[in-house]
Parts: sequence; structure tokens; C-alpha cells
Amino acid sequence: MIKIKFCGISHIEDAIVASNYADLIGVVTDPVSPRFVKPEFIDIVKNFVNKPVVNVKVKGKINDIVNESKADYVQIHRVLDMEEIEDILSYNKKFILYVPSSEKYYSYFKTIVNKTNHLILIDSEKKGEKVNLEVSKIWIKEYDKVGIGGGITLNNIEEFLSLNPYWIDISSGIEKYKSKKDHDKMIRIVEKVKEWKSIL
Ligand SMILES: O=C(O)c1ccccc1N[C@@H]1O[C@H](COP(=O)(O)O)[C@@H](O)[C@H]1O
Repeated sequence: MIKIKFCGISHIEDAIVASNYADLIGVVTDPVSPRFVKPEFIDIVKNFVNKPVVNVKVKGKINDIVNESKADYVQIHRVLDMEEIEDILSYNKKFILYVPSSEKYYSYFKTIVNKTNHLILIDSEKKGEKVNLEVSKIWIKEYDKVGIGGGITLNNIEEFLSLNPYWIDISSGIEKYKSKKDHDKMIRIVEKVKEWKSIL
């Protein structure tokens, strides 16, 4: 089955529900996000869940992000420079590396694929915009660890599943309101992913 990351978790009860259904639990610890929580929240969440927890960050030094919590994964949600990509290779840590879904980032995508063995997240170039599905479709075929996020909802999830990504990443599409998750939406999303598997 296509794996699922539920992201933007900022309440313990949401983390517990997410851990019953998702493969990865994302926590955004960057103040740029309305879903921001302090990195310490990750260490608390880890006492309540049995799924890997991802620390999602936009800004900051890689070394600081790696060391600020006990997260199982670090997701750097920005385009890295070559020095930073080399730096990542020196850590015994799992990363999720963001690549914007635009043709102009193809060589960046290839650099990450060729140099690292980490999960890749294709997401829209700008937060809130829809991800480029044509570009994503091609890249998903080129590397087996590619996930896709960016505006996935109960109404459009089939468009994303049809690209056959390794994993999908959903935040705003499973919310009641900004930063609070809707447990019913989470469950219905998982049902859709399971149904999709049975169609294939
Ligand atoms: O979720 C956020 O607030 C956020 C802020 C800054 C960088 C990344 C963020 N979230 C990541 O984006 C994907 C897709 O989100 P959405 O489903 O389109 O709302 C999310 O899963 C996080 O990985």
C-alpha cells in the first residue's frame, strides 16, 4: 500500500490517532508555519506513538535541526545548496528532502537522487499552490523513494494516488481548522488509500 505521512500534528490526541493510521507523523517546528510547535513537543509525542516522527523545518542549520529533538526523520523543507547536500551525507540520520515540482528543479532532483539515499518529497513551489502533477509523474517513475504532497484532500486524492508514489504527505487536507486535525478526515483518507490498493 502507498505509505502515508500525516503532517502538521500539534496536539497529542491528533498524534495518537495519526499513529493508528499513518506510517509517518510530521511535526512542524518552524515558526513560519501556523502549525508550529517547539521541538520539545516531538520528544513528548514519541512517548505516545509507535510510528516514526518527522521534524519538519524550513529554516536553520542542518546540525541544529538534527540535534534539537529525538525525531526519527528530519524534513528540510527548502532547496539546499551543494554544501548542505554534502553535509547531510555526514549524518547517521534519516532525511526527507523537499524538491519543488517544477521542471527547473530537475537537475536538483537528480543531484539528490544520485548523491543520497533519502526520501524525497515533491511539493508545490509555493505553499498553498497545487503541485505540478505532470512533473511529479515523471520523477516518481525515476526514483522509488519519491513521495508527493501539496494540497491533497479527500476530493482530489485519486489524482495523486494514480501517479503511484511511494508515499503521500497530507496536512491541511485533514484539518478541522489550521493546526487541529479532523480525525474523521484522517480515517477517510486512509480508507481511500486502502481502496485504491484493492483496485490495482
Ligand atoms: O504544514 C505546514 O504548515 C508547513 C509549513 C512550512 C513548510 C512545510 C509545511 N508542511 C509540509 O507541506 C506538506 C504538504 O502540506 P499540505 O497538505 O499541502 O497542507 C506537509 O505535509 C508538510 O510536509
